Amino acid sequence: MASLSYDLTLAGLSVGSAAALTGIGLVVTHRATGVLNFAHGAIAMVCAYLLRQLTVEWGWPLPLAAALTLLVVAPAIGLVLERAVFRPLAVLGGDPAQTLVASIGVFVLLVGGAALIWGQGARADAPTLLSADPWGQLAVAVALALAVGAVTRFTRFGGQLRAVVDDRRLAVLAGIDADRLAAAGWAFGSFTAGLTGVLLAPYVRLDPYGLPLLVMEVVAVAVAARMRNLPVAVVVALAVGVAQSQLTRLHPSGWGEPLLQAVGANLFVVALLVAALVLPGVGTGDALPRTATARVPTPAGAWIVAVVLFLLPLGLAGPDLTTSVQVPALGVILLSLVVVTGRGGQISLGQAAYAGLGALFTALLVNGRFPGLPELPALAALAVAVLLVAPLGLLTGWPAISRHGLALALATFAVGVGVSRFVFAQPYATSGLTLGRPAGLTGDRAYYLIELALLGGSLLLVAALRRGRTGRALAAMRDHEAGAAAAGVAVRSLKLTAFVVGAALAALGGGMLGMGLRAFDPAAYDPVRGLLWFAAVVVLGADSLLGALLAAALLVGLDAGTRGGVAAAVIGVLAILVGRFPGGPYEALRAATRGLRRRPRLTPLGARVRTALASGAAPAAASAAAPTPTASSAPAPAHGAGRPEPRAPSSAPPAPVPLDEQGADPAPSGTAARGGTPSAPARPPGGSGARRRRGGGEHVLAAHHLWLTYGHYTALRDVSLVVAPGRVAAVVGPNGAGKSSLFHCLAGTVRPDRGRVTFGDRDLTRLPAHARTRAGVARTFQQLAVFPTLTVADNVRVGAEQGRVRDAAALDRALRLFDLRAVRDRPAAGLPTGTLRRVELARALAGDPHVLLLDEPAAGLDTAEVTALATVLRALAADGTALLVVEHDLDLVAGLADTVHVLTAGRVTASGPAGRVLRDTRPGSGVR
Ligand SMILES: Nc1ncnc2c1ncn2[C@@H]1O[C@H](COP(=O)(O)OP(=O)(O)OP(=O)(O)O)[C@@H](O)[C@H]1O
Repeated sequence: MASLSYDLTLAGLSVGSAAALTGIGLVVTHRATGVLNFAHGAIAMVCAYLLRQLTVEWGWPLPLAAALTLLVVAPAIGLVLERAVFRPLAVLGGDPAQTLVASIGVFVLLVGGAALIWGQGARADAPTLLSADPWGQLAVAVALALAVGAVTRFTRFGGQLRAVVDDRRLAVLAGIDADRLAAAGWAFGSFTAGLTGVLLAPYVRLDPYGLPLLVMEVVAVAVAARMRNLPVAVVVALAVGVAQSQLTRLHPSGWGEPLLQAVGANLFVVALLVAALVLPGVGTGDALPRTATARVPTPAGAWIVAVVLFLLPLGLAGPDLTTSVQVPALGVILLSLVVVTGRGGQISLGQAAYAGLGALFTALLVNGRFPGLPELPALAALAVAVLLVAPLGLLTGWPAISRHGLALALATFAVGVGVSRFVFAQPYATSGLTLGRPAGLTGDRAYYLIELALLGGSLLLVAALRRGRTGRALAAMRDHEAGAAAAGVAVRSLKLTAFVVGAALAALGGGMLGMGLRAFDPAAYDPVRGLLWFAAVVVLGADSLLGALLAAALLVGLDAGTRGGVAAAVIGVLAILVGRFPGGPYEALRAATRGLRRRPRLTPLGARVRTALASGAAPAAASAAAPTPTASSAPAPAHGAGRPEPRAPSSAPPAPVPLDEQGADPAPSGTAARGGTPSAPARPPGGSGARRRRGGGEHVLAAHHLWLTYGHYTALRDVSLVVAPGRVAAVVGPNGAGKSSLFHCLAGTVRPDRGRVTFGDRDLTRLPAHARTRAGVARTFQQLAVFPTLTVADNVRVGAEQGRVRDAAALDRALRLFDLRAVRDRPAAGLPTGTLRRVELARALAGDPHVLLLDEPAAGLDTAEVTALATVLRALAADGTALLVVEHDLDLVAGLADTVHVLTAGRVTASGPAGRVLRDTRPGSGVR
């Protein structure tokens, strides 16, 4: 027994050493470049194939072949990847999502290339570089870890590496050549990948799909090491390797045996699931590269062409028709990615799992083997399978609530691999399963017609989803999650909905694919396919129905018409290239045609609102009546991305008013009280002239004794304040005083440690941000939080649809009030900052809030715009809205606020009428 245990330990150490090598490579590459290299396993596979080619096919001596493979080719692959793929992306800004898609592209390209060159079958004759006895491999892994540790700690190179890891920008400013370090990191990472591949190949199946996946399963080791700590990576790798090996000694009886066998054979997958789903996420960043979700201009007639192309196979026969049967099924699967990834902005590398489950459940139901359910006819089985798989979408939907970018990619990949290994690869679940087509429709042509109907239905469903309220909310969430929540979108449940709908569609497509193949084939739903599908949808326009159809046709057509692997190689190249065009290929196309369209000329908001108020007319009416351009208008603004609008001369600055006059005014706010044109009555934003909402106590927002700490630092100490209807309260204070922290507590993005936030007699303290918006407390952001891919009108519409009340007229009212009608159909991306601030305000107001929280609303605005903003805010307050402004611009505060609260080091040190507080506070207060 002891000797068995010893032998198993040795075997475990052998596996663990290979895993440790992978962990070392992934950690080093990540530390040097910030990239989690999804292609690591594919590089391992290519090197293993190359060594086999040199020795087995061409008869080279093993040492020479190994030296060439490991010391020349493997590092060269890394250098080429760094130079050709990842450095250009870093130059363009190093968007983590972009590099993720590119590394998946490299993975898919290498897998496809290997399948093309060496075929798709497994090879069992890979040469053995080191004997099965683990000591050699263990020595190599430990020596490499020690060497890397020594280099990092004791050499100048290592010091530079640490500097780059700490802060790449500062390191570059200090003269460090970050590119050289990145190149070294890539070369070393590829070398370890190659080493892993050639060491593993003789003991596992060497095939283009299997080996890369096997290597990537051990990514858990690097995640457990937080992508930094080499000793942890090595120890975890060895421990999991040995534990996996020892598990084979246990033989429980009954149902536990197959389960234990599955766990024993896949302990690294279990570790991956734990690392990706339980440990805090590594790396965040954007949901998806902007290029992936750029609005795709659909060429006229494209749909007609698509319909004709999809009808063409009806005229085919034989193998061509049999192959074509796969296209609609794959199209439905890819539509699931349009919902989850393209529209919802959630990276999902695990859709293959849902497709496979759809096929598996359909097969089990058709064969009467699904526990507790009767045998069903094919189409009924498919429908029930879709219903059963849909809730399983929560497997990836739940992690998505708190994960973004790389962390979400890993979590969804882990679920995909887990389902593949623990369900699809288990004989007890899948052995002997056939999957017939619906009775009477077994011929390819008849079945293809059924598929077309299902595809058509799915297209209509997704189109309706995208066009409607949910589709806009999904796009808003994709573009700016916090902004969406502030507009009232219930982000958590929306993410779950997206994954559930995605799982249902994938299951439908998977079931259709299974019926098309007339069997449940686990290989058709391999996790590598999940990566390929994801890359295909992203490169062909993630948020495009036609893109999904095109991707399906391309994937099936290329692989059928040519040698297997071409489709993967083509998609891989496209995925690598997709990040190379700033703004994406579609954006480039739009930019090229932009000059052809007439630019609407904008009239500064200030001029219109001032005219409106001076004449006593509602701004809306004035806006409609004002000639364009007005006498005071600036020339048509330049439309550079995010640039402030050119400064326009302020035609009628409000007369300065003595501060003590303001402070002495206890009355509800109104223009006259604060130095606006005394004769100008403020009008409600809706332009109705009669919609006054003078507040009652039920609309008072109050903070009661708020305390907030970050670790050991106390940011808020016993802060209380009241924001009353019809009044403007301002919070001022020096940098770091706690203004933003207070704002976050009121808006619901941070929960205070102690104290309460109430709205009337309702306690909001535990309410999330979107629920506060729906309760009537809306906010804007210091950093713009608009939705760039949506039009201006849709940005505002999201607020109108999700806010406190749903009012069909609110959209037009808000657009009119903020003078946005001329740009209503323009995408927000590329509009000037001043316009976007108005868009954000319009969005907040479209939900008809009682309270408006404004975080530095004047940031990025020119003088005229600030004046105009103040005028609008006064009008809102006069209409009964309660306003709270956190603002650095004390002139704006002086001209706007009724009450000022001064925060100093987390405490309210002064509070009262604006005039008095500002007069007492200003000189040498440090507030500015
Ligand atoms: N997430 C956080 N973790 C740790 N400390 C934080 C965090 N957020 C803020 N702080 C600290 O809390 C204090 C208050 O920060 P806060 O951003 O609320 O101040 P502020 O008045 O808004 O400053 P500014 O005017 O510069 O925006 C600061 O010392 C800040 O460094």
